[in-house]
Formats: sequence, structure tokens, C-alpha cells
Amino acid sequence: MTTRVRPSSKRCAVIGGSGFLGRHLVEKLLERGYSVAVFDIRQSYELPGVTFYQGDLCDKEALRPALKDVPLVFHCASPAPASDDRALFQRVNVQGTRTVIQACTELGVQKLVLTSSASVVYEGADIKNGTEDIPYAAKPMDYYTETKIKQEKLVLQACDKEGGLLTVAIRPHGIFGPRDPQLVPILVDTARRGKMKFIIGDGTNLVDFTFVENVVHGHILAAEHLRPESPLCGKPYHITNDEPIRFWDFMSKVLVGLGYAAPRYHLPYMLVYGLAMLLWLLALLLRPLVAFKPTFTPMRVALAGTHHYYSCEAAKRDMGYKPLVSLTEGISRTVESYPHLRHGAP
Ligand SMILES: NC(=O)C1=CN([C@@H]2O[C@H](COP(=O)(O)OP(=O)(O)OC[C@H]3O[C@@H](n4cnc5c(N)ncnc54)[C@H](O)[C@@H]3O)[C@@H](O)[C@H]2O)C=CC1
Ligand SMILES: CC(C)=CCC[C@@H](C)[C@H]1CC[C@H]2C3=C(CC[C@]12C)[C@@]1(C)CCC(=O)C[C@@H]1CC3
Repeated sequence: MTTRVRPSSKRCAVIGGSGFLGRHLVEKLLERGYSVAVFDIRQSYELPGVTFYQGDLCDKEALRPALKDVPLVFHCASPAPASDDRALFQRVNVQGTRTVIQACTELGVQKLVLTSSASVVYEGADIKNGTEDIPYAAKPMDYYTETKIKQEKLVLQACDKEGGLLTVAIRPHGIFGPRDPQLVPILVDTARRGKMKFIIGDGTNLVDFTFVENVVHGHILAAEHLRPESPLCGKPYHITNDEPIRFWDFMSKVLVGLGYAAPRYHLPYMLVYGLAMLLWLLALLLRPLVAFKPTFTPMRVALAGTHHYYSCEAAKRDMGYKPLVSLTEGISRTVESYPHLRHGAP
């Protein structure tokens, strides 16, 4: 006779735990007394209390040992948006997430918390204080967003309140903080190449940037409030800093903090957007001959020139969420964490 070990409620697995958000999540879970299994295609650190399982999440057999006897799974793995590789996004975010759900169900995992993205409803038009009932983007602006939509639908539809797997999706927006491989490094690289002199549009558009520790806090609250009778089951939740800021003020604060000049000259939004579309098409056509990746993609230009900020009232109401770190504090901790990206650093 086989007896199923009752998983300890302080055990969990983080798929994508070697990444930027994943590692911050792992560190906070350890602080809160969890023992953590990390599953990732790469191992980027070692920590006491963490067991690493290296593998591709599309491979169910590789996933099994990491998810065995674990009641709670966080899924925050994804290829980087900048890769713009449609086949890879489809394989990892869609097929891979199906595999994760199957593995969780077969192994008797009780809760699955997905890191989705607020961009699942964004298609280039202004979003002001958007709530979770905005429909998914009918025309997603890039392949990353297209597959994040499919991924979120799969996870939310898998929620089974009758004794099966419980699921919830967290939708962060513009995550920043120490060790972020994306926002600050791309910004600094663009500034070093002399391309951060211009403000796209009139510069008054408000957006959400969310400090990574607040995003982590939202994930842990969601996991702890997810129960068969709770409103969280099968629902998405925005997690933001609740302090929308002008896109170009945020960029300027980070740039100036690191010793670079803030952008000053204005360019018309439609002109830059049109140029970005042309460049994107050119890159697509020339792909078999030369590989070049434009810095100003249509998605980035749209993000830089439109309003996109979201309400986190539902998370406040249903899980008692409130940001723990203010934007000012988050920016200063982020800037201090990048001495190697400072202007003039070797
Ligand atoms: N960074 C941001 O501003 C935002 C991120 N998100 C979401 O947050 C999550 C985490 O993003 P970040 O930490 O920024 O990215 P990241 O690139 O730092 O971390 C992603 C991790 O997933 C792992 N991974 C990728 N493919 C895998 C595979 N096939 N099998 C196993 N592991 C795999 C990578 O190795 C990496 O460690 C992602 O789901 C992303 O879509 C959502 C909104 C905003
Ligand atoms: C215009 C320009 C080149 C600005 C540099 C900063 C950008 C690289 C970031 C500004 C907003 C960021 C953002 C994301 C990636 C990095 C930025 C474009 C996401 C697309 C990452 C993945 C998501 O789920 C949504 C994010 C929205 C904000």
C-alpha cells in the first residue's frame, strides 16, 4: 500500500526561481520560514533552504521531482520579452504552462500562483486606473503579450474549487528593483548610445512602475488567501505601487540617479511610433540575412507614450494588499544597487 505524504504547508516550489522576480520571491519565502524548491532552466545562485532542480518546464518528467509533496507552486518563468521569439513564447508560456498544470494536478498540488502581466489587456491605447474586468487585448502588440494572455486563461480555467487545484494570477506592471535584467540595463544602454535625449510625446502620460518587493508581497498574500471559499479562486489581480508616475519622470529619476542626463527634447508620438513600425518590419524582412533588434520597438514606444496604470483595489479588498515600499524608496534602492551601470563606471 502506498501512503501519500501530507505536504508541509511551509513547503513550496518556485518555477523560474533563478530569475529576477523569482529570486526575490524565494528570498522572501525563506525569510517567512518556507523551504523552497526552485525549478529553472538555469541555476543562478545558491542559498541555504533552497533545493535546485534544473530543467525545462515543458518537460513533465523533469518537473515532477521539484513539485512532489509540495502544496504550493509559484510559476514565474517566461522567456524574456526582448527575445521576440514567437515559437519560444508559444512553447514555454503556452505548452509549458499546460504541462505545469498537468504536473500540479497529477501530483496533488493544492495551489498554483501564476505571474501574469497587466499587459494582457494593453493594446497601445490609454488605460487609466484599469480594473481587472477590462477584456484581454484583442490585438496584442507582441508575441510575448499574445502568449501571456493564453497562459493566464489556461491557469485561471484550471481552477477547481471542488477539492482540486486552486489557481490565481498576479498581474504586475513594470517591475523594477535590484538585479532587474531588463528595465534599468536597457535604459542605461540606450543612454550610453546617446539615444535617451528625447521624450516621446508630451511627456505627461502616467504609468505604473512596481518595486519588486511589492510584487513579491502580492504573490505571497495571494498564496496565503487562496482557499476554496475565497474570491481569489480563478481570478487575476493587479499588483502595483499604487502611485502612477509620468513615464518620463520615472526614466529621468533613474537616469539622473545613475549620473546620466534626463531626456529633454520632445518628439511627436505618432512619428516615433511610425518609425518603430517601419524598423520592426525591416527587421522582420531582413531576419534571414541580418539579425538586428531595434531598441525602440512599437510596444516600447507605445508604453513610453501612452497612459497605462491599473487599480489594485481588488487586491486590497480581497487579500489585504498594500505596497510596502514607496516609489521614491524603491528608485533609490534600485539606483544604489547598480554601481557598475553608473555614468563613467568602468
Ligand atoms: N519584468 C517585468 O516588468 C514584468 C514581468 N512579468 C512576468 O514576471 C515573470 C518573471 O519575470 P522576470 O523575473 O522579469 O524575468 P526573468 O527573465 O528574470 O526570469 C524568468 C526566469 O524563467 C526562467 N525560464 C525561462 N524559460 C524557462 C523554461 N523553459 N523552463 C524553466 N525555466 C525557464 C529563466 O531562466 C529565468 O530565470 C515572468 O512571467 C514575466 O512574464 C510580468 C509583468 C512585468
Ligand atoms: C523607450 C525606452 C527604450 C525605454 C527604456 C525602458 C524600457 C526597456 C522599459 C520601460 C517600460 C518597461 C516594461 C516592460 C519591459 C521594459 C520596458 C519596456 C514590460 C514589457 C516587461 C514585460 C511585461 O509584462 C510588461 C512590462 C511593461 C513595462
